[in-house]
Amino acid sequence: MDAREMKIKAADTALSYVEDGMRLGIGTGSTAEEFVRLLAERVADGLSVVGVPTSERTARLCVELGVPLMSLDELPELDLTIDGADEVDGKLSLIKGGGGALLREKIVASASSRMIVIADESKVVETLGAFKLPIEVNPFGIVTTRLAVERTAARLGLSGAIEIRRSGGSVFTTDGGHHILDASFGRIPDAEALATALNAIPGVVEQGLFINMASIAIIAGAAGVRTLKADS
Ligand SMILES: O=C[C@H](O)[C@H](O)[C@H](O)COP(=O)(O)O
Repeated sequence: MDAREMKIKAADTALSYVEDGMRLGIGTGSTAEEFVRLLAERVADGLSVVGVPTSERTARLCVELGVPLMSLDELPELDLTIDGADEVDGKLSLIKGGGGALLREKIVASASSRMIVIADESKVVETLGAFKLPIEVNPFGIVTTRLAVERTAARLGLSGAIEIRRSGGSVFTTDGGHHILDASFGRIPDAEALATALNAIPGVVEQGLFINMASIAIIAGAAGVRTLKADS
């Protein structure tokens, strides 16, 4: 099984958690897009769901494939969100935001009774932090905010390069009009403490640590699909 086949497998397994009439949060990224493609086939066959997309990119794909959408303001409480991740640990703490959608993803996941993560085996880690931690920041005072992130991390014993994300020759801008700092802290032993400390910095809009949000992770690997539960 190649990487794409694993993503499709995980997405297909997640589809079995989707019930008729559900209000669905729909994630962002290559794995979430496989889920959208499979969901669209089920919708074409008569499944009735309404989705709330976590990015403009996901919204465009849903519209193209005929998945009905509403905004989060129209549908402020959701039954289930299905989304990918950049890293997943054994407690189902996540790093997300590799695609820059972390703020909307976190708002949508928080509005949902349940969040299911879909990923291939390469995303599973013992301790979060090999993937650069995305931190969404307000463009105003970004250099000051970067310094504050550096000092805050240092107080927690963390260090490493903190880069302003660029894309196509210019600074990357999120759907919300913010920028992203990618922090190479390495191993993050206390993700909760780091999340709390980063959220207290005025220029930080949100950070990519998703703690106690996912209840299930569906992980596809060469040997098949396994399901991790938050309480196991
Ligand atoms: O901002 C993007 C999201 O958090 C994605 O869910 C995450 O980056 C995983 O994406 P992919 O499935 O493409 O690896």
